[in-house]
Amino acid sequence: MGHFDAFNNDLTKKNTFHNLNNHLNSLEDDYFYHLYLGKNQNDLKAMFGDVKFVCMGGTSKRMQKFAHYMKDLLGYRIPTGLTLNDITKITDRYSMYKVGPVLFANHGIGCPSLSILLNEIMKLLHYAGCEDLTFFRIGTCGGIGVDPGTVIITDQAVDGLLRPEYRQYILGKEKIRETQCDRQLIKDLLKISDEMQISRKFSVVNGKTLCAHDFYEGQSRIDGVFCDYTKEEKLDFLKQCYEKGVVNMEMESLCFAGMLNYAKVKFGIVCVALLNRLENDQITASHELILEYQERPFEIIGEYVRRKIMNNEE
Ligand SMILES: O=P(O)(O)O[C@@H]1C[C@H](O)[C@@H](CO)O1
Ligand SMILES: O=c1cc[nH]c(=O)[nH]1
Repeated sequence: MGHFDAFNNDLTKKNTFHNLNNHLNSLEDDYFYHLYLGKNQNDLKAMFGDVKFVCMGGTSKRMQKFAHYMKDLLGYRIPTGLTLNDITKITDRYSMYKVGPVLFANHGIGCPSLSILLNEIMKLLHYAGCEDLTFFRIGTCGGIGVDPGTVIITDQAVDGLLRPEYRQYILGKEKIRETQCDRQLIKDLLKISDEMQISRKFSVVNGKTLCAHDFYEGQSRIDGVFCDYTKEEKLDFLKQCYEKGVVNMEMESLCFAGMLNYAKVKFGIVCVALLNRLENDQITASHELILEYQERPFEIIGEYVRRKIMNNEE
């Protein structure tokens, strides 16, 4: 009997996540410290049992904005005077919103912060008995060879050595998890962009995403506190990346792809470029323009989610 089967006594039940931790079965309680929610403290099935889509991105304001966008797109009403509830407002680590079957949460910056959120949300959704989940990361990034404002759908996340591998060090050993994104989902998102004639407003491209563990040296910037390479060496590396199909850099795609692939869950990563790294290191676009850029992925992912929900209701 495999690891996964051993966890589930009811083998007829569809499983949410593969490779789930066997030990969860024998925990009397499971408290998600960073969310202030828990298996025995909350009725997770009532709160989250209908979730089908999980949307994540760095900042809480972006996720709140996307939740409102989806509420309007799906035609859901909330009573006058009330606003969407931040389910995890008691903690200031993460914010979480829910609109029908769509859950929104901000993951902060970098793989460690994202990994904590994914651990706790995935366990929560498992206890809630959710099925057929799709996860999205809706982020910002530095584009490579693309105009600022371009929306980039990740094909595959790569590390700083351009390897499509998410590395975890567990009990003194290296574990590698693969980082290819769902090919059908990428096709679906590109098709939706075409059908919506998004290119009249902004470009949408797909390619590899370099996931760095910092914003400065890790992303070949020359404006960090340290830099022992020349501007020419920086450009040389960025051009090499571009030639190998890397079109953007950010800081979470490896963990997002690595963990969700391991759990065999469908996921997509869609980020907007705030600048073209072949031209600049500093982000100088106005605050208003950055806010407008950040909402561009909403249109594509929003429409994907809307169609899935509508098809299911028919
Ligand atoms: O989703 P966000 O906009 O946080 O993604 C990128 C990668 C880092 O988290 C952050 C760096 O500015 O932006
Ligand atoms: O250049 C950028 C812009 C946003 N986020 C990043 O990680 N890098």
